[in-house]
Amino acid sequence: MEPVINVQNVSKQFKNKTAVDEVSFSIQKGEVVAILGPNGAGKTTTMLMMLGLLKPTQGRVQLLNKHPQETDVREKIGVMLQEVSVIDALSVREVLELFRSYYPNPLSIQELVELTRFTNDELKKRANKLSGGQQRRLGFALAMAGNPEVLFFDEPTVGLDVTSRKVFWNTVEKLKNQGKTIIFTTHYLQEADDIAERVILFHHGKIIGDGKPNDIKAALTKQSVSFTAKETFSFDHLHSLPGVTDVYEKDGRVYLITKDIDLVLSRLFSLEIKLENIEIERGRLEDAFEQLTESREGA
Ligand SMILES: Nc1ncnc2c1ncn2[C@@H]1O[C@H](COP(=O)(O)OP(=O)(O)OP(=O)(O)O)[C@@H](O)[C@H]1O
Repeated sequence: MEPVINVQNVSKQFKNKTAVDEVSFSIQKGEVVAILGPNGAGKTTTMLMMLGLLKPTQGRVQLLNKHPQETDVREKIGVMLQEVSVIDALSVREVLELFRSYYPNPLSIQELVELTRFTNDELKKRANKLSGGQQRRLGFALAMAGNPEVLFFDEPTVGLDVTSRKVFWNTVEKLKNQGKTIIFTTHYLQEADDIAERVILFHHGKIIGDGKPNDIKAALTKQSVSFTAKETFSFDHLHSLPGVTDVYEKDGRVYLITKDIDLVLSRLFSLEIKLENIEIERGRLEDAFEQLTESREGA
């Protein structure tokens, strides 16, 4: 099966800044993918290149097997970027009508209103008089106007309150069940975890993880088994245990760092060491993610 999106060895250089650094991935039809990463990781730049709105300095992007800017590709995609700029003098209804007219098989106004829950009063409002939350909903309606196969949302819930976020993601869930391909950027770990079946993790313009949310979480978090031992023993034994990535001693406890607690425990017990006060610590995902963010800021 042909992928819906194919990003091959793509980089983007802004003057001296490498915003995106040799990334490659492909996305299949029906996938819901979160592009996750701290601020400045290169998420938006990557999305703009997927859409053909920014030209890669290097590499190639294909959307629906073609150049992203081809008309028949554009007719099949819906885009919600961080800033919506629409014609301010028009009412919400008029903007919706205008956008619908750009597409061969648009959704009806009725369908768009159902998706976005615009009231009659809101439909009459001029676009420049909308609140932040209403503007987001308008942005979403415009992304949906052409009944797209592939949806791109750049940080779709920034500035939304908790209830509006829930409503938005419930709607996305329905679109997912209709088989739409959905790609969204976020720096909310929880959103990526809740909504996406695949997470592509960006850091410093590179992809540092690509997989199911649980696998990404496991890769981000450090887990440890620690214990005290009465007898002296060789650390070499512990270093060579399968699954152990680091061994150290702190305050009289021996710590084994691993990504596979079960494996390490079973091997530990088979060693001839008398272990006491065994403790297992599973790193907190939020902490690990925060560390990523901090290391970015400190860079
Ligand atoms: N037009 C531009 N000119 C110069 N530098 C840019 C430009 N666009 C982005 N950058 C830089 O490229 C890097 C990646 O930016 P990008 O907006 O893609 O990150 P991001 O992961 O989407 O972050 P955010 O969540 O803050 O939008 C940042 O360091 C940013 O300052």
